[in-house]
Amino acid sequence: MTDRLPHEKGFHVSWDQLHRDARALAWRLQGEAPEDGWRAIVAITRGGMAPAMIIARELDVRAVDTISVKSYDHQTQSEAIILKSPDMDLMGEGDGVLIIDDLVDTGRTLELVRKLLPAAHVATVYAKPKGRELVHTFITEVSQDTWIFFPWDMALQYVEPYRGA
Ligand SMILES: O=P(O)(O)OC[C@H]1O[C@H](OP(=O)(O)OP(=O)(O)O)[C@H](O)[C@@H]1O
Ligand SMILES: Nc1nc2[nH]cnc2c(=O)[nH]1
Ligand SMILES: [Mg+2]
Repeated sequence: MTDRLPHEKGFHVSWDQLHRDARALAWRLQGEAPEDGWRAIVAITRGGMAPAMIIARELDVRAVDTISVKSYDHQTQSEAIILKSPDMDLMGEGDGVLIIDDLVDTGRTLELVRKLLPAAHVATVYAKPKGRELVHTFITEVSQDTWIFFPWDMALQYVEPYRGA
């Protein structure tokens, strides 16, 4: 968490917005697809699963697998390890495969995933500058000091009116 704070700004994404943005990403990815279409999707758990489902539906991809990456903090250096790999017999080097995540921040997660599937096409819905170069296709960029809040981490809450009682 050390490199995740402080974040001056918050970017709050509703389910509706996420659906629109994931669909916009699917539309772009359709334009970038190989002739026979994308043959499989690898979602990076857990945040990549919701956008991956929407993209799989739009692009009619039925082969959907997951990769689980966990970041560990050793003092100041954070190291990522793969907890669960996709079916490598199916994925090969990643030709015709889409890797989907909700966002790229430092790029540490994607660096590791790209080593495993070097020929895959990497797409995220949101991107921050530090990790942007690791993504082939994304929809919206936010600044590095912005924290993105996803709908699965939020709940509706009462808010006091500006002019108090
Ligand atoms: O570019 P990075 O600095 O590596 O950060 C980006 C990753 O961090 C978040 O996942 P997290 O590891 O928090 O797990 P989650 O998807 O299960 O929430 C996010 O969903 C990305 O996968
Ligand atoms: N929800 C969320 N998770 C992250 N992981 C790395 N950066 C972010 C972020 O901005 N938002
Ligand atoms: Mg994640």
